[in-house]
Amino acid sequence: MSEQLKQHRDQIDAIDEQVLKLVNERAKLARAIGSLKDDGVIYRPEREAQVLRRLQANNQGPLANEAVSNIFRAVMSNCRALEKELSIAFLGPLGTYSEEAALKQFGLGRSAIVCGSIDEVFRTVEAGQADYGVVPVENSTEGAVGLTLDLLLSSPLKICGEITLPIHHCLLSKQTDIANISHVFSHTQSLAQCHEWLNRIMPKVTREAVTSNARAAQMIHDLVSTDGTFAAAIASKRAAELFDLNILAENIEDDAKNTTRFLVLGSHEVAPSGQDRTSLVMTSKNIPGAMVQLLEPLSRHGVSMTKFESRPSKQGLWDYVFFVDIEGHQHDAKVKAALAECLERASFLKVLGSYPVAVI
Ligand SMILES: C=C(O[C@@H]1C=C(C(=O)O)C=C[C@H]1O)C(=O)O
Repeated sequence: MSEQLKQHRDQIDAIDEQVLKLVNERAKLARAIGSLKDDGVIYRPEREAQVLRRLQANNQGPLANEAVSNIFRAVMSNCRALEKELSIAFLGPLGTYSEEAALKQFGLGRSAIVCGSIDEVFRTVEAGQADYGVVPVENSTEGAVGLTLDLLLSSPLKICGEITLPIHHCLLSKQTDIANISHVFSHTQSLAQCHEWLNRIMPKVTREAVTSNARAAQMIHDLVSTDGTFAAAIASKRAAELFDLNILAENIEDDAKNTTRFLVLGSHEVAPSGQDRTSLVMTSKNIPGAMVQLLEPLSRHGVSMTKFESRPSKQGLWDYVFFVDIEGHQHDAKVKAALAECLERASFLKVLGSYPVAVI
C-alpha cells in the first residue's frame, strides 16, 4: 500500500469516527423529538422534505444532490425508526417499482407489508394494519393509473406525500440469448412503456400481461417446465437480483425519461413545507361551461394547476369526476381563498391532501 493511500484511509477512518458520533447525536435528538409528539404522528414528510431541500441547496459537491438525498434519507429513516418503526403497505411481490418507491421515501427503517393489489394497499391502511401505503398514480408515458384515482374518490385516506421514480426496465430471463425468447410477461403499463422496443427487437414474441412486473419475474423464476426456458419478463434490475434472472437488455423503455409518480397515503394531514401540492377531486354542475366556471377562482387567485384528469364517475353515463392538482398548500392564503370559492361552485369537492412536492 502506498504511503499516500494509507494516509487517505487513515483520514477516512478519522472522519468516519466523527460522522458516527454525529449521527448518533442526531439520532438521540430524533428520539427526544419523538417523545414530544403528543398526537402520535411520528412521520413528518414536510420536515423531511425541508431537511433534504436545505442540504441540497447547501451541497458543495463532489456528491450530486441525488446522492446527498440518498444518504440523508437513510439517516432520517433510521432516526425515525428510533421514534417508531413505521409499517408501509405497497403492491408486491418484492421487486416491484412500488417497493422501490417505498424504499426511496421511507428507507429501510420500516417494516414492509406486501399487498396483492392496489385495492389491498388502500384497505390495509384504512384498517390501520399499516401506517402508510404507497400507490402508483401516473406514469409519464402511459398517463393516469385509473384504479388509484377511483379508489381515492371514495377513500377516507389523505395524500401525505408524492414520490417520483425514474423507471428503467430490463428484459429478464433464465435464457442468455434474446433470440430464444418466444413470450414476454409484464404489467400492462410496462409492456406499453416498452412497446416500440419490443416491436423493433422482438416483433414476433407474444406479450402477456400479469398483475405486476415483479410477479412476471417471479413467474419466470418459478417456471420449471421447458416452457420457462423461452419466457422473459420486463421488470427492474432489483427484480433480476431477487429472482436470480439474467439481464438480457437494459433501459428498454421507449422514453429515457420514463418516470412514475407514486402517492403516500396515510390517515393524517400534513403541515406546509414551503413547496407543496394539493390534490382535489370534484364534479361540476351539469350545465354548459360549468367546468371553466368551477376552475376560474384558481386562476383569479394566482393558483397554478399542475394536473387535470377526468374519470367516468360510474354514477351515470357520461358523468365525470375531475382530479385536479394545484400548486401550494390548502392552508396557504391564496389556495384557501380559491378553494372556498370553488367549493361554492362545485356540486362535489374533496381535498385529497396537501403534501410536499417530491424531492429528487
Ligand atoms: C425527528 C423528527 O421525526 C422524524 C424524523 C426526521 C429526521 O430524522 O430528521 C424528520 C421528520 C420526522 O419524520 C422530526 O419530526 O423532527
